[in-house]
Amino acid sequence: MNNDISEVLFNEAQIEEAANRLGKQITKDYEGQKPLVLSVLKGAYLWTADVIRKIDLYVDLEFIKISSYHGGVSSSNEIALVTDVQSDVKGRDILILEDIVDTGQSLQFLEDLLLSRGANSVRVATLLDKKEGRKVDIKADYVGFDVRNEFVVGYGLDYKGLYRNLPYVGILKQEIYS
Ligand SMILES: O=P(O)(O)OC[C@H]1O[C@H](OP(=O)(O)OP(=O)(O)O)[C@H](O)[C@@H]1O
Ligand SMILES: Nc1nc2[nH]cnc2c(=O)[nH]1
Repeated sequence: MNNDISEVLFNEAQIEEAANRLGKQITKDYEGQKPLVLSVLKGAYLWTADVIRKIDLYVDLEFIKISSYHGGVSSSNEIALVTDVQSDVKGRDILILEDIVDTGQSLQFLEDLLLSRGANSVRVATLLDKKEGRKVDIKADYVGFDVRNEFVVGYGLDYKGLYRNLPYVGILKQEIYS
């Protein structure tokens, strides 16, 4: 599996440093609050495990699963809710954990959903921010790394369901796609 990678963009040590950095900042910013950490499956499972242990606060943890459908002639994706949260988000301060913000459509969908349900605040902490990929005007509050406009895999991020278990983020060799 490691053989399929042409370039490592962020290694384990760099990702650990990012989890530490964001965890500290989140701990400061949410002082005195009890945020609801919302992990977006599947991609954010490793990032969630690493970041949440760097947050020195009482937090609730919830998971949500959404899917994006890349349909027809339109270049935009339709997002659907696959597995919902188990608790009421009304009045809660929600910290979404994402592995990547790319077009921003997943994040927009989640923010709209949570605010429509009465969340008090919604912020996002993402490992990767692919700003050049944006199709909607939305910004991440906490960013591990900016990433260039290429398809990345590893550390939760998949290609055809594989590579999520790589401990780093990298680029696949061109031949894998052919
Ligand atoms: O900004 P966007 O263009 O919307 O892309 C970001 C989303 O894409 C990935 O999820 P994906 O839909 O691949 O599902 P997965 O997490 O189950 O792999 C990632 O985990 C984000 O949730
Ligand atoms: N694996 C993977 N999933 C994504 N979802 C949105 N952008 C990406 C990406 O670059 N890689």
